[in-house]
Amino acid sequence: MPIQNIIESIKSANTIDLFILIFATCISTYIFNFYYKYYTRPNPLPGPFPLPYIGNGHNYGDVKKFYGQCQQKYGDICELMLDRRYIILSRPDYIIKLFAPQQFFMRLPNSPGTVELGMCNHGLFFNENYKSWNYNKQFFTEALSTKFIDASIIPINQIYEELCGYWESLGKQNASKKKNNDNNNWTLETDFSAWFHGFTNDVTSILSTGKRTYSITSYYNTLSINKSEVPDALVEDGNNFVNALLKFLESLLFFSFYSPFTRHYIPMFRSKSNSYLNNRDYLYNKFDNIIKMRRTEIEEMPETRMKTDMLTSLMTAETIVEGENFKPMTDKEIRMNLLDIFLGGSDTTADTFCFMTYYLCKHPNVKEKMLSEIDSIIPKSSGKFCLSCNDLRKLKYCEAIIKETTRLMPPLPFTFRHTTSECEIAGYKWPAGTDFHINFEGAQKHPKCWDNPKIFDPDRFYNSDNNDDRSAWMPFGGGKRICPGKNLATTVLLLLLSSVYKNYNVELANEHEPLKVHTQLISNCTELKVRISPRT
Ligand code: HEM
Repeated sequence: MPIQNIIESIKSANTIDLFILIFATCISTYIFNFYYKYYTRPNPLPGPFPLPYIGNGHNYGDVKKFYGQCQQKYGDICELMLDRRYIILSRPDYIIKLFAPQQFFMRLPNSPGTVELGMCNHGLFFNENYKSWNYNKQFFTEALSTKFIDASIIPINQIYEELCGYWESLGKQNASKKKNNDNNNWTLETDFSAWFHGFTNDVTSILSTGKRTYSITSYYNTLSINKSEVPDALVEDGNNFVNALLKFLESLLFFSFYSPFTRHYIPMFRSKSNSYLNNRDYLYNKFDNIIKMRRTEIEEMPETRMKTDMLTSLMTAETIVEGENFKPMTDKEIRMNLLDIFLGGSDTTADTFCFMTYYLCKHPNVKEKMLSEIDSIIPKSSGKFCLSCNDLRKLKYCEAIIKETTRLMPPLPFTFRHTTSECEIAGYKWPAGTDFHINFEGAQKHPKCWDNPKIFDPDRFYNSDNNDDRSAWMPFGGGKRICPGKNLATTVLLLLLSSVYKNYNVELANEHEPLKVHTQLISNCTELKVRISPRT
């Protein structure tokens, strides 16, 4: 009898054999179970074949490229296995349903990793508790009001003025090296990616906390023979803070991807995990100190309440939440909202500016048209650093350039939605608990919605007489969870576009080099070498 034979051989096996047998049985049961679930899943869709334990983790790599390949190979709806099953949507009409204003609140259920980082159910981005999210959203909306954006133009202009000073200083150092006596006729070859990531760090920091990170100063100091007058200690402090933010962003991926067991018990992963946790503590501590100092300032000098940074607004806003009495925001909530602003607002804006620069240099006709708009609305005779929001709102062609750039190169290439009740999407019925990946780039280049979808053509957002379906433009997401920083980001980008191009000639240092982009959570322009000179 075969079963009797098996029992006999188990009885006579030694401990090691028994251990191997139990181990092999567990593995085979896991694999059997994995593929049983895979082959009996509801609405089976095409997608890369998953492996037990890692799913399609080995295929994932550069997210933007991966989505593009999936869409090309498997179509506008396909599936992917990571820690669980995800449905990838790349067609606007499938996605728009998930952006319905009253539905689909949840982005991603909390994971043990994001809980351990202290992100879950605080602030906005990782907040999946509707009541708590709604409370924060009201403060956030108040802090980012039109009045705030209008006032923020002054500090943004000031940082831009400082940036111009650094360029001029470096350009003149170059000119004197080349023994060029006409100091105003300088040219500078430099990396826009480094400058504008620094610029948006500084802008985000001053608008959110009222303090500088001195990122552009720090970059200037690495390039120049003469150092800036800002004390080294301040520059270093700002640098440490920005590096901690970058490391925190990296840790979000690490903590989402690896299981608690791997992070806590496998030595190599444990030391990395501990280093990320120390970094988290350093960063949270930094934010907490900034918040404490501001509270003291407000108590001791009530006129500080008039400050226009978001931190002060978050502290002093009087928000009534869904019929409840006013509850001021706790320091922890304020900290997580500030963190959201830094993580969501800085790199996305810098990368968009770099992508715009690349497209403008590649399309001189678009650049010409843009310059004639800028020169007609902001005459050359007007000062360099005095643009107002009223000026910026008139720049309709510049706005179309921003839209077209974020259509072709959305800086956040994807978002998620998690369903909490049964629904119908893309012609299939889905049970509650289904996870969708929304592939912005796929939707924004879909031939069903755009004529010549791969061509950079801002006129599609400027002229109304075309067949493009603008509802398929969604780089800021949609529905309840739409990006709350959309207007601020657009204002900063308009200011940069008009100020930089009004005052400088900008061309690519190497015309034949492709755009350098790496995508993990954000599509990051890793380097953009340009040549700039004053525009006469
Ligand atoms: C070009 C610049 C930006 C782009 C392309 C962008 C894009 C996005 C996208 C795609 C989402 C997800 C939306 C969804 O799931 O439907 C998002 C969410 C978010 N963004 Fe932005 N963003 C930008 C700038 C900013 C700025 C300047 C801030 C802050 C001042 C900001 C703060 C946030 C926050 C807090 C969320 C989470 C909202 C929530 O979960 O309710 N973003 N952004």
